[in-house]
Amino acid sequence: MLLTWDAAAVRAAEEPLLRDGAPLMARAATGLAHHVARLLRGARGAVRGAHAVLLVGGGNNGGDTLHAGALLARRGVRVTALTTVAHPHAEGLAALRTAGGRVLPVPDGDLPAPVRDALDGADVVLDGLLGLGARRGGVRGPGAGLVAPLADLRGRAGAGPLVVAVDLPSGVGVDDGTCAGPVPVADVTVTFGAPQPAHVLPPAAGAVGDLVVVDIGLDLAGPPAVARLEAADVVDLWPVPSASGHKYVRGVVGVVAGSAAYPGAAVLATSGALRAGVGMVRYLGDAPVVAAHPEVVAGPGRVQAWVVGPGVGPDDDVQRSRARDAVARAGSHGEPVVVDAGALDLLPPHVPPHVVLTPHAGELATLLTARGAAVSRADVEASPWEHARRAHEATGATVLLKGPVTVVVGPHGAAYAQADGPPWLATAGAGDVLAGVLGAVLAGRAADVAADPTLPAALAALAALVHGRAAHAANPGGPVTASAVADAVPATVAALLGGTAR
Ligand SMILES: NC(=O)C1=CN([C@@H]2O[C@H](COP(=O)(O)OP(=O)(O)OC[C@H]3O[C@@H](n4cnc5c(N)ncnc54)[C@H](OP(=O)(O)O)[C@@H]3O)[C@@H](O)[C@H]2O)[C@@H](O)CC1
Ligand SMILES: Nc1ncnc2c1ncn2[C@@H]1O[C@H](COP(=O)(O)OP(=O)(O)O)[C@@H](O)[C@H]1O
Ligand SMILES: [K+]
Repeated sequence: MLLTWDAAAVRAAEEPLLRDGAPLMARAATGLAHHVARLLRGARGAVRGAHAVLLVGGGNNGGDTLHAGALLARRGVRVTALTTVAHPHAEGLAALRTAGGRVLPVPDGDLPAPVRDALDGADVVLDGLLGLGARRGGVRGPGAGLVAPLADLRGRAGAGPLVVAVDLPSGVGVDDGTCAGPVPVADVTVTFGAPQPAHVLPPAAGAVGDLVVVDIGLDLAGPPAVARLEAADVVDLWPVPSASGHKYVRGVVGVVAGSAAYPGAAVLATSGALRAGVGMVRYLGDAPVVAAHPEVVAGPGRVQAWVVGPGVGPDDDVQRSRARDAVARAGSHGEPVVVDAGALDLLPPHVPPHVVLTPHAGELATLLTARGAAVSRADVEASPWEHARRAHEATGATVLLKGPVTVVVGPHGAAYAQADGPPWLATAGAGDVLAGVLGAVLAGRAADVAADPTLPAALAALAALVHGRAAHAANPGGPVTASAVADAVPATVAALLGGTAR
């Protein structure tokens, strides 16, 4: 599991070390220079003779970058620092000059020809404009004028420089992953001490590239902020049947989905649940689910978890009433419920955290707006984390917000950001499959969910991980249908479990 800590926690961990005189900046710069050298060797076969351009802001982030530049210059790299403030980090600047680096000030407005030429000829660009100290509002001042030219250079297919973000892509909201203005997009981010929320949260995570963590000796105390489940975590969370388990022990999922207008959603949601390995699926509705999946049992009965809402239309009073009953049972009987799509407007004012909402950005905006906050889809996309948290706080539910990075928020600080699927996964019906997979894991672990209010969030992240990886497996590098994603779930789970059985 990848854990992140917020800016305050990282600063608090640095503080006692700095008081004792630990050379944190030297450690950071050494690690940074090491990774940049490795990248240069990989890209051009040698470190010596490469051209590195440093984008230097006014704080310690610029200081790390200048010191790393000095170390690279000593290894034969031609280094040009583009300084965007009158007084960049003094020691770093002196070190770079002593090592033979060149310094070019960047004025406000149009970039002078030497600055343009330096960028044009760079093998690697180190983005050291802003790190932990970035305040909301995006990069301001002369540094802002470097972001667009850098994006143009990266756009040159195969010919642009490598971009390495120092600690963080400059200007991102460290704790919430927002990008208030244009942000330099990195191929690799080298961070120091511990990852931070912006490294995993959208939209900032899209500018991070590969993440490298340099150990500078920080001892992070206190709870982490946002987590990201990795493949190795699946074995601890997935409901693997015991040798003696029968189908009711494994869990029964009740599905309320589909309508005359959207019968396919019911087929896809049940596919997701069946392929994830549930004991049984009971289906309530009129869609041709049993014809598609003869193993489904039609009609009511006991269930361990519900999936309600996929393909349920606004005028379908029968399905809506069933969905409402299932949500009510979550309160009275404790059965977990996945509330998706057409059931999201049926929530009572407050629900327990084993009610898991699975909106996309538009649905989350509608949900929050119905509760008195005027929120648009664009607002949610600009700050998915903040809005998922607001939805959790407003409803009490665990919230899984779908998107390129899927964000999950539950009680007691439970928080995940999963980026497992390819963009091909953004296809009609994919969300229905996810709802089914999530229903299956909630049913399989219903007893544990009753004992741990944070577990639904972990299981929601688990379902997103498996769903995303199934999309890769369904057709590596190419288009997928929602049905194909569902079909790839069993083999994806088997691979992630590594053939283990309990
Ligand atoms: N502590 C340590 O020893 C260690 C710290 N480490 C490193 O230090 C970094 C944190 O350094 P930091 O605290 O100096 O902040 P940093 O990110 O450089 O930015 C501050 C500068 O930016 C400016 N500024 C702010 N917002 C702005 C905006 N929107 N647009 C434009 N400018 C803006 C602000 O100016 P102001 O606006 O306040 O006048 C100020 O000049 C951290 O990320 C890591 O790299 C590592 O070496 C490990 C050891
Ligand atoms: N750019 C993207 N990259 C990866 N996954 C994406 C991207 N955009 C959307 N997704 C995923 O695709 C799925 C789409 O679900 P949803 O919008 O509910 O579709 P539907 O309602 O048609 O089933 C979600 O799992 C979402 O996380
Ligand atoms: K940076």
